Amino acid sequence: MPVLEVRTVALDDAGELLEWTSPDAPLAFLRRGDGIVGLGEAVRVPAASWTALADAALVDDSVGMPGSGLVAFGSFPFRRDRPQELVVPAVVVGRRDGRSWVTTVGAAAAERTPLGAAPTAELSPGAVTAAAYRDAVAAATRAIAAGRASKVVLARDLGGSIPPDSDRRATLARLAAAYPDTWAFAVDGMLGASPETLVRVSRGEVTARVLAGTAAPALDDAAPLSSAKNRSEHEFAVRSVLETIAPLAADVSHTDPFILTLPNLRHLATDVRGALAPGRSVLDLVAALHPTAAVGGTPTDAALELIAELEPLDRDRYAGPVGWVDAAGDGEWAIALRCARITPDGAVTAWAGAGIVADSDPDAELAETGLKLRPVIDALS
Ligand SMILES: C=C(O[C@@H]1C=C(C(=O)O)C=C[C@H]1O)C(=O)O
Repeated sequence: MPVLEVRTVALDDAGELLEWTSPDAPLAFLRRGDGIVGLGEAVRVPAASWTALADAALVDDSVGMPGSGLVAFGSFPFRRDRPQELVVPAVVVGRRDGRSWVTTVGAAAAERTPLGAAPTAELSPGAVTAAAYRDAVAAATRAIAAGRASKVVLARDLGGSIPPDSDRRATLARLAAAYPDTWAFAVDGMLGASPETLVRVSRGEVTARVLAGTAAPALDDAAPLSSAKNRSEHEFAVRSVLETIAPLAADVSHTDPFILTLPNLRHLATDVRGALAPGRSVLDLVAALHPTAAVGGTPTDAALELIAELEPLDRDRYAGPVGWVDAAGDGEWAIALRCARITPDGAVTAWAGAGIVADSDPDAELAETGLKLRPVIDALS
């Protein structure tokens, strides 16, 4: 395990944080323009080695904010049998509550470059066409009727390409501007604007936001969201989160479901909070919670089996956890949704899924995934 020498100092206002990360391989986790961005790579480790790396590090942090000191970013695969890696950037620049800072590892130096032009791409159906998606939804409702699961989340994909030297930060900036109430993230080529917090830990306080149940935007009509289908979908998701965090947190409480309105659609949402159990970290919660019913289904194992059967695509890191962790085990993690993977050669893959229950309608679910693909399509047009 390398011994990292990490130093955080205060910075006058950092300005546009994305200028402090790189155009071709941005690292960012932002909300309303605040958060952290990273430049370069000091070290990359398996997630399981994080505590050992953090315990060995020499950290001089005169700022003491969430996201200052030693941090690592991660974008984990949807599939739990694939490796989970954390990247410690050589430089991190952050801002929160009006305070900015810069963290350097070893002799690295911060560098700022203005954002370039946003690339455009025409996206077209990938491994799962519209017709194939409808068929898969119908097959899922039959499997549910046969008692194999209560809910399964099925996704489809779009593909395209951008010039390899495009400024990916500009794409992320467009996503963040259009969806200000989301987590704007970029890690290892995955970038998006996720409305869904998987879990956050800040000085021992755990918070999570469960989303499930979706309707198109409407001026003032809450009716579709309170349908029996949406409510049961939402209940599955909330119950699975509460059961999962029970062994890892005390004093767990939750709000009543409320409506979260985004520019492209509305979701039923429930906020959960609790106190982290001693000796645990945000990574323990991430490991326990993923995949939630919101992206897998219920019961989890049966739903994952159905996904493997009915969804002929590789989710890669779509619907996986994305976020950051610090040396104390605090951190912020979202679910990688409303996102795309952009590879170094400019290949773009975007995914979106929907929760299928007994009475799901294939056309409606196809339309719902269309709404969920909108953020990425618009950011690239
Ligand atoms: C699976 C996605 O979204 C998830 C599924 C939802 C649903 O089925 O209603 C709602 C929000 C997310 O939890 C996606 O955006 O791809």
